Formats: sequence, C-alpha cells, structure tokens
Amino acid sequence: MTSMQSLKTAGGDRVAIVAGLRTPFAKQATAFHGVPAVDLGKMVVNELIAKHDLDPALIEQLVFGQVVQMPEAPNIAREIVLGTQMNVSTDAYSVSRACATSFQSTVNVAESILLGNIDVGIAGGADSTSVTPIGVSKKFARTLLDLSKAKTFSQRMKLISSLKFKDILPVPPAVAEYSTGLSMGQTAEQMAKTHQISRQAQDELAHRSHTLAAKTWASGVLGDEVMTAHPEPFDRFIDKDNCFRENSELAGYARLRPVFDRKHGSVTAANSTPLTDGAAAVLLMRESRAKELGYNILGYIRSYAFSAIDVWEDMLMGPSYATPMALKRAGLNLSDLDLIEMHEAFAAQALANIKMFASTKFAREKLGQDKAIGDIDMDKFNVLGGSLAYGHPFAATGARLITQTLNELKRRGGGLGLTTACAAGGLGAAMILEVE
Ligand SMILES: CC(=O)SCCNC(=O)CCNC(=O)[C@H](O)C(C)(C)COP(=O)(O)OP(=O)(O)OC[C@H]1O[C@@H](n2cnc3c(N)ncnc32)[C@H](O)[C@@H]1OP(=O)(O)O
Repeated sequence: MTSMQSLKTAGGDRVAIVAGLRTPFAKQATAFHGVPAVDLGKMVVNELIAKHDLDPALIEQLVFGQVVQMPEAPNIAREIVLGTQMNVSTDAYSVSRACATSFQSTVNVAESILLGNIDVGIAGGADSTSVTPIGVSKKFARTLLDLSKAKTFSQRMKLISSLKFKDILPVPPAVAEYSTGLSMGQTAEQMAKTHQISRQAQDELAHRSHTLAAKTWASGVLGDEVMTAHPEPFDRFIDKDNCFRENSELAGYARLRPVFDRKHGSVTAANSTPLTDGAAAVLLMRESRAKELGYNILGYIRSYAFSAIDVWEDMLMGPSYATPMALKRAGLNLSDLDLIEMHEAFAAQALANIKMFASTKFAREKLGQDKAIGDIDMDKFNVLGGSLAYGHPFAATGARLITQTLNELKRRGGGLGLTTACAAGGLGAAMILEVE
C-alpha cells in the first residue's frame, strides 16, 4: 500500500539533514589496503563531529551498516561509538540492506526523530573490499569441528584423509546472490540482454560518469563533503577518490573484454563499478533542535520507500519500483524533481532502469499504474557523475548520494532531488530530498 507520508514529528518538526561527510573512495587494495571498514567508519564519524563542532554528548543514536561483515565486530555501529569521542551510553546498532544500507540507516535515525525518541543522530555505512573475512569450505569447516571431537588417532586420520586439496583452499566472499549463486555482474548481463542495452550505450554512460566526476573534482566543490584521510597507523595520505579517470576516453572502453559473460557479454571492468573501500555518514536532527543549536540545515527528507522483487531475473531494478512509491508518498511527479541521483551499479543496470522509468508497458505490467514513471531528463541525471566513477563501497553509497544531492541542490539555490539505488536481494531504495 502506498499512501502519503507526512514526515513530521508530533510537534510539527521535519527531519533535517544538517551535514554529510565521506572518506575519499579508494579502489580495492590501494589507499585503504589493510584498513578495516570499522576504522573507515570511525574516521568519518570522528571527522563529521569535529568538522561541525558538535558536542559528542548531544548524539543520542548512531545507526551504521556494512555489507561485507567482519565476524569479529558484527555491530559496527557500537564499535564506532566506542572508538570515537562519543558518549559510551550512545545507542548504537547496525543494519544491513545490501547496497542500500545507508539509505536504511538514515531512515532508521529519521524514524527515531519522528517518533520523538531522539533529537540528534548519525547514520551511515562503511565497507572494505580489501579487508574481508576469508573463509574455508563447508566441508573443511565441518571436518575441523569433527576433528576437535574425535577421540582416537584413527578417527582423526580418517577425517584428514577425507579432505581433498580443493576443500582446504581459502574461500573469499562473493559479490553474489546467496539464493541463486548469480554474481551481480551476471545479473547486469541478464539486464543488458532483456532490455537490449548495447555495449556502446553502456560504455557511453560510463565515459559520461568518469568525465563528470573528473570535472566535479577539478571544480573543488567536493572538498566540503569529502574528508582527507590519513588512516592510522598507515603512513599514507589520500585527499580524493582514486577510482575515477582523469582523462576518460571513449575509445579505451571499446577495447575491454566482457568479464561476466566472456563470449556473448557486454559488461566490462569499465562499465561496472569497481570494488571500492570507503565510508560515509550523515548528521540528522529534529528541525527546531538544529536551529536551537545554531546549525544551518542542508535539507529535509520529503519521503522514502523501499521495494523488493524476485532475485532470479533482472533483480537490480530497485529504482524503477521504489521511485514511484516515494513519489506518491511525497505527492510529486518525476517532472517536479530538479535532480535525479541514481546509483550506477553497472551501466547496463542504470540504463535498464532509465528505460523502464519511461515505459508505459512496465508501469502497467509491473507497477499496476496507467502512466509511466516518466522520461528522465539527462540534464538532471547524475549531474556530477555516478558510482561508475566514484566507486561503490557498498554500505557507504546511500549516504554519498544523499549528501552529494543535498549539496548540489543547495548550490543551485534549492529544489527537490531523488536519490535511488538498487540492491542485492532484489531490493530498491528511493528517498526524495528537499532543499529550501
Ligand atoms: C546493487 C549493486 O550495487 S551490485 C554491484 C556490486 N558491485 C560489484 O559487483 C562489483 C563489480 N566489479 C567487479 O567485480 C570488478 O571491478 C571487475 C571484475 C568488473 C573488474 O575487476 P578488475 O579486473 O580488477 O578491474 P581493473 O580495475 O583491474 O580493470 C581491468 C582493466 O580494465 C581497464 N579499465 C577499467 N576501467 C576503465 C575505463 N574506465 N576506461 C578504460 N579502461 C578501463 C583497466 O585499466 C584494466 O586494464 P589493464 O588490465 O590493462 O590494467
């Protein structure tokens, strides 16, 4: 059921986003090699507090997430509280919604404010694809347990001799769907085929994304929302993302071979998001509390929605399902929006969603509505470049999109912006933001 959302507290306050910050995003095994997600999270939250002169005692809740879990620190939010200047009594818990994780953490803090439980909270997400839990095969894990219970030498020998070489090889985490075994890249290939997205169109979108991101970095506007990082105890310094190409050339894209379907595919390293390390966070407050504390408000959450579809086919369609829900909840049409910020997991996925936004057939058959969501005006779409160029530290992307959209709306003198993402599990997230 989709009805209007009124995102106001009992006292009539809106949910204000006061600020957002992220670490630079670094390609796997580069600047943040060896830095776990929890440390990236601590870095960004500490800096967010310091940069905005926030008394840590005022923060009543921290909701955070990470997609690639660290088994030794399953509640990353609580570890961040304990590892920063925050009061130990600060409520902290972790959420997971795959690539839409920091949309979820932002909504959780917003809901706490709306319910009157808190006035000030921080939400965000962090991921490291460089520090990952390397596991063992199920057979090896089971044998190790049985070995610990074996009573005789011959029982132990029997168990050990049952193992083959492949059973003892380490198992890295897969960027794949648990129930289907399909990687995200294979799903992107499915989507390219179903929606007839050409290799040329994918490469052009990726080239556009890199070109816009390079231009944006060169303009200096990201300096305010991306911290410089010098992760202790690592003797390195990084002051900007290192995924985007300074001099992207379309001709270079065509040379690459497809990765996920080597024979008939079109998804390559250049039109996919790179595996990335990074963290992002947003500071939320009840509107009048923010004003009382003397903060300038960046913007407000106007509506949000999450959607879910089946995972066997074309499951990265989240924006096409969550966006109409968020629009209805805000009482808006697509054409009312000034900016559309869509997570680019793969160029094929973003282009398939753009196509379905414009499709009346899709609207009728999948959304149960007569009219298409609307044609996306590309002058409003990912105007600063997207995840293909910035990278995609899974749990941090939502908070990056929210912060980047609010800042860009502010620079344009205000307006309405959509942020939306697909996520594993067939999930989708959409949030409409307003800047006055
Ligand atoms: C909901 C969701 O968000 S789902 C999405 C979740 N995320 C994912 O699934 C991650 C998908 N991405 C990946 O798995 C990896 O990035 C891969 C497998 C696609 C590519 O990995 P790698 O092969 O390590 O990529 P790498 O960066 O080395 O690039 C391979 C080559 O392409 C080239 N290349 C990459 N980008 C570009 C570009 N924009 N232009 C030209 N060449 C490029 C590189 O220079 C490199 O060339 P080289 O081998 O001559 O040095």
